[in-house]
Amino acid sequence: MTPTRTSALPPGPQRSRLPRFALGKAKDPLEELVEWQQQYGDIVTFPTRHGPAWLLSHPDHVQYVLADKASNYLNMAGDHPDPLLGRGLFASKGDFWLRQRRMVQPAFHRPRLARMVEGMVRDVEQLAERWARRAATSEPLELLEQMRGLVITMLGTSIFSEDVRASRTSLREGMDYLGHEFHGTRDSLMDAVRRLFGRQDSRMKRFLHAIEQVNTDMYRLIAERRQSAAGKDDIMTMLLEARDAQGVAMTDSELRDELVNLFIGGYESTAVALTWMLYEMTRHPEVEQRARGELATVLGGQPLTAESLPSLLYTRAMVEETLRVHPPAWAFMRRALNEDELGGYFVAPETKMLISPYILHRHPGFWSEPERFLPERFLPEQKEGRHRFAYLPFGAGQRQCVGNGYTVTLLTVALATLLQHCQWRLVPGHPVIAMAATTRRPRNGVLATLHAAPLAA
Ligand code: HEM
Repeated sequence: MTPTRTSALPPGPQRSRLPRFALGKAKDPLEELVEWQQQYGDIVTFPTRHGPAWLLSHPDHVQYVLADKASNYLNMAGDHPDPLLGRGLFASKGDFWLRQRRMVQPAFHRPRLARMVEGMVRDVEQLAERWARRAATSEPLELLEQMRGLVITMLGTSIFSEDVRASRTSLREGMDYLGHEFHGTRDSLMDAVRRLFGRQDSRMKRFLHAIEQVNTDMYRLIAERRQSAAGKDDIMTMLLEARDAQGVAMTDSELRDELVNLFIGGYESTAVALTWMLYEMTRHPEVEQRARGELATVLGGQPLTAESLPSLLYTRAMVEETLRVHPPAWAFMRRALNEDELGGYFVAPETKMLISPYILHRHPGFWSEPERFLPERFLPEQKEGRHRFAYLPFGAGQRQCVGNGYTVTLLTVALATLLQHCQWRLVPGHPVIAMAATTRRPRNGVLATLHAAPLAA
């Protein structure tokens, strides 16, 4: 497109609460974004601390920025190493990013995911056993905390073949702080880290301490594995064996960075997705019944395997619908490198583009009854013909989530296995209120009671 300077800025509000997102202070400000989209249309300008930004809500515009003209719309990775993310995938760019991406990506290829299923099932079964014991007491538990525990265990199994939750206390404590207590949006996380760096307050000290905790165990895990990789078939082995185009392997610090990026990218967002999924399941008995029916037919009471997984179409649809209604990564940013034109408006260099899966997933032009929770819309026949950029829980284009397929596998395994072993019900009177910080999650968690669950016939 040839830029035209004649068009005015897109319409939008004079004030916004958006900068406060970065500090996690806003309650559920995403409703404000929905209102903007309804009031001003598919491109909305809004003020931020760093100048005007645009909220893009039309899948065509999102496709343009993330894919068709991606070379002009960069993610927010900076020029200096980030104290938390180092030069890992989130924080790097250009040739170095491409080198790293090519080395990390094969660890998540489909045949490798299939080999991870058994370990995933085992981890969820262990939780289900603990839950079964708890069911007898009828004492409520908090699901988000439970899911955080489950996800760190599952990530540990897939990456290191080890339950790091139990064996590496320092890594777990550091990740707990960095994953969910330290607030920022996915892209302003890096900004927040930089702003914090250099300040001498207790928040900064706690932050640096958490990084140290994570580093200690990460470097220990790398050293142990370099000494003996005997028989391990996990992501760590893949990363150690990966070579770039020149045949060069990753250094310890590059490995540390990628491992931290995988944990930061995967820990909180996956735990949040699982929590919303369990929450929605309790609110829709008809969905639960249908999922249980599918599990009984496909698995017949046997544990899930890599072979049976593809047949769980409805369970997977339930996962995808949860990620539509509750995308944990509720927004990510791009910035324009050179001037351009988008939707008939002139794009000045440095304009920020906010892409919000939360908004896209509710666009009335692309989703019927967007507020209803309907897993059926993700059954194969109903998916056909949908705009590819109307559904983006994992982003799209070059920088799409590297853990995309892994996460959908993990969520499907977790849901199916938990359903096979138990039932959970919300504690009446405990309000479930969403807040948007690093992820969009239930502010005070979700309280539930557990019950032993016979599978539906
Ligand atoms: C429900 C869970 C998850 C969600 C919603 C999610 C979402 C996203 C999104 C939207 C992006 C792209 C951001 C952008 O374009 O600016 C991304 C990137 C990334 N994700 Fe995930 N993710 C999830 C799970 C995971 C897991 C389990 C891992 C690792 C095991 C992971 C690792 C990463 C990494 C390393 C990147 C950066 C990729 C790059 O820039 O090359 N994510 N994720």
